[in-house]
Amino acid sequence: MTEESLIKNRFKGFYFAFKGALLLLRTERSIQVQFFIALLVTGAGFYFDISPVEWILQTLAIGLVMGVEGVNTAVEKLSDYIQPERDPKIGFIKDISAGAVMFAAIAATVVGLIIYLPRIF
Ligand SMILES: Nc1ncnc2c1ncn2[C@@H]1O[C@H](COP(=O)(O)OP(=O)(O)OP(=O)(O)O)[C@@H](O)[C@H]1O
Repeated sequence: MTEESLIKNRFKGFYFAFKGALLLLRTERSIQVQFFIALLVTGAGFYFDISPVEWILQTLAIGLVMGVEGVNTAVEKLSDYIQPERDPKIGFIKDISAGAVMFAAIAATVVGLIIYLPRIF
């Protein structure tokens, strides 16, 4: 593969990823809710003038939750595609995929509480 087509493939990959992120934001309720919360906490970050380290942790928490939620959505779509009927194995796969989102959400909630609780109370 030439260097030029390698670079072209990189750009193509980035384009597909960007398209996928927009698709998630446009079509998935859970991602829309998380994006709204991300906007709210970003506003809170400016309002409470949080530190650079707190911005880093908050940004990582937002990326973690939305990223894992996006992968969970893909698992749900793939599950429904390969098995449209009720199937306990599919139920298990969907449940553990949702469980992964919960780990990320709990971590993000803890980060949020540590940053904002002392500023509010
Ligand atoms: N095909 C299936 N077979 C068995 N259990 C399922 C199946 N689809 C969903 N479930 C169960 O329902 C839970 C929620 O799944 P999911 O978020 O895909 O919603 P849904 O039940 O398919 O309904 P909807 O897509 O309308 O929200 C899963 O975690 C799983 O426990």
